[in-house]
Amino acid sequence: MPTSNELSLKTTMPVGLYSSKQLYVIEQAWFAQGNNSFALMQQAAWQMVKHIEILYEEKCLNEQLAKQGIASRPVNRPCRVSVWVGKGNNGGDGWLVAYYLQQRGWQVQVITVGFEKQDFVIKDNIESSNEDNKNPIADATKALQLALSADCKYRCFENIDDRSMSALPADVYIDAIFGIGFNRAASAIYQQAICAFNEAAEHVKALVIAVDIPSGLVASTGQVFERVAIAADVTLCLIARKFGLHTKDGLDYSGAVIDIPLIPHLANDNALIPIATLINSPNRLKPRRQNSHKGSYGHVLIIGGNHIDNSQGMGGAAILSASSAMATGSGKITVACHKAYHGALLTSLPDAMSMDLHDTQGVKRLIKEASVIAIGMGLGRDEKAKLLFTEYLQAAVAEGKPIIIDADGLYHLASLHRENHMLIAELKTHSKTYQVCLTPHSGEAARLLNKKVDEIENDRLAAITEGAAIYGGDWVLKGAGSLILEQQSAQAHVYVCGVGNAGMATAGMGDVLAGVITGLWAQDDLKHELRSLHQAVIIHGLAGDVLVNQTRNNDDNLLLVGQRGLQAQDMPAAIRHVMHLITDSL
Ligand SMILES: NC(=O)C1=CN([C@@H]2O[C@H](COP(=O)(O)OP(=O)(O)OC[C@H]3O[C@@H](n4cnc5c(N)ncnc54)[C@H](OP(=O)(O)O)[C@@H]3O)[C@@H](O)[C@H]2O)[C@@H](O)CC1
Ligand SMILES: [K+]
Repeated sequence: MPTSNELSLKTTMPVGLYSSKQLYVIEQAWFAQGNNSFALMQQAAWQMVKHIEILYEEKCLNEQLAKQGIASRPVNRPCRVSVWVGKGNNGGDGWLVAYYLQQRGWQVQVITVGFEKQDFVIKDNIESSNEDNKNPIADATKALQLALSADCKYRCFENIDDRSMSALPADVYIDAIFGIGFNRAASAIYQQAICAFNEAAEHVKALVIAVDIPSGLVASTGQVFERVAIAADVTLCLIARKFGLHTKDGLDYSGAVIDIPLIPHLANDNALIPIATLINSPNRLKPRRQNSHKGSYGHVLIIGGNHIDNSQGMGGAAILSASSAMATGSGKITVACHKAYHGALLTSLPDAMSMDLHDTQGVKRLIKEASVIAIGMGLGRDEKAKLLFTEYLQAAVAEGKPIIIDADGLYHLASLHRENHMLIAELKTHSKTYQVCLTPHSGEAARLLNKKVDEIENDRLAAITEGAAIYGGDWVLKGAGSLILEQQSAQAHVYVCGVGNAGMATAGMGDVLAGVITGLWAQDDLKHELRSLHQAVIIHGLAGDVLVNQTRNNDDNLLLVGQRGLQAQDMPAAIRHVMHLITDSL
């Protein structure tokens, strides 16, 4: 039985995410079994039509409710739809959606992009348009023919003089310009079409539904070129969930995603193992044993918070990590930071012990004692800091400790890699036996991989995979739809974090995440899965969501904050709250 606590956190099943290449493999495997490709397109379109009708009705009911305080079925409103189609099979889906909606009484207007006059010549025999099996868009051509034969009204985008919104009034806008075949920056006319679509739909406050994936978004990477992509309210995702819907730009353009699986997957085919798994829910925790003490929950050592001579101070980074580690429930904590911050540390976290960062003997003694070591938050980037990093990392490796490397630690690690320092190989070997985690954002990942930030951002999955191959260990590549790579029984598995919000894009949030990871890892009363890296990232994301969403009870008298103004220092209280929500009651 779920407890009342369980009920207040929405739980969802993990979802496998696929690349375009895999999608084509799935489709082809289906056709190779003798299944008809046009029939699949018809199924896709018909199921989408059912969703479109329900989504439109829901939208109308919600509007009624907001205006009149009451909503009643059936909704008596005109159903006008503007379907924008490209030349590929995504456009084919669009033609069929238009065809079926028209059959169901909708007022339909198709806007074509990239078509030529001869494409609209009606053929006597629709089947003949599918004669050439090698034509990859034979189904799209057939769909177009079907729609034309049913007298679906269409206009060519290229011929519309007044592309302003009033020229295209509709209640629902359907985007079927590009699907999973979109793989490079759109040419000018397509860019204009996508922008006109967005403007028009926004102007008339239409419901925007993307077929399979918003046009302009790359299915395998989540990349959008020059911010030109359809901004969908809902994406009707065909066959299998695309990786790009959930990371990088995908989150800004996809809206709500509804799956239309259509065909069974052949699970035993290696090509069809998802490239990543979307996760939204943490694993639940058991209550602590009564017969336990602080030593039962680990000793965290945070090494960071330096004060560079005559320069910036970064004590806050280590303090934020420490507070967050403590908030996850670790037993005790020591912060090795610059002496200048000991007072501040004890004021904000009296539970912590402090150690002078520059007392190398003292810190090394602590490394021996601690159960987990996190290093790098606010450590500084000068030569002295680099020496400290190298010495402490070496000690942690020699002592066989779980290690989290963050922020300035990653900066030094990249330098050591460039120098071919033997510590890199030692760390990699160490990571095969002990937990090691690197937590870069794309700037830090770029330095670690000696690449440009754009190269990292344009293919985040490739970047995290390459990083783990070079340095070893588990990785978090932070950013919208953070990626988590875990080495599981000699195989890497990638997760995409489906929680968290843009309010978390502020200074100190990374220090908080490093603290959550460290704090969880220290608690070895928890089974591996319950203190895994992906569990830590989910807890961190949920804590951010708790602060900006109204997930607390009204009588909770804690102040909610919005995305603008959310601060890292708000997080430890929210982390404690999430830990409480995910722990079963006694
Ligand atoms: N097969 C089936 O039965 C089923 C298919 N399904 C549907 O098919 C969709 C995939 O169809 P698809 O492979 O035809 O790709 P799609 O994205 O429609 O268009 C590719 C076209 O765009 C062009 N193009 C690409 N990038 C461009 C750019 N930047 N700027 C300009 N042009 C660009 C590209 O040109 P090319 O790269 O060849 O030069 C090509 O002409 C899938 O998402 C799903 O909706 C479902 O109905 C299930 C059944
Ligand atoms: K689309």
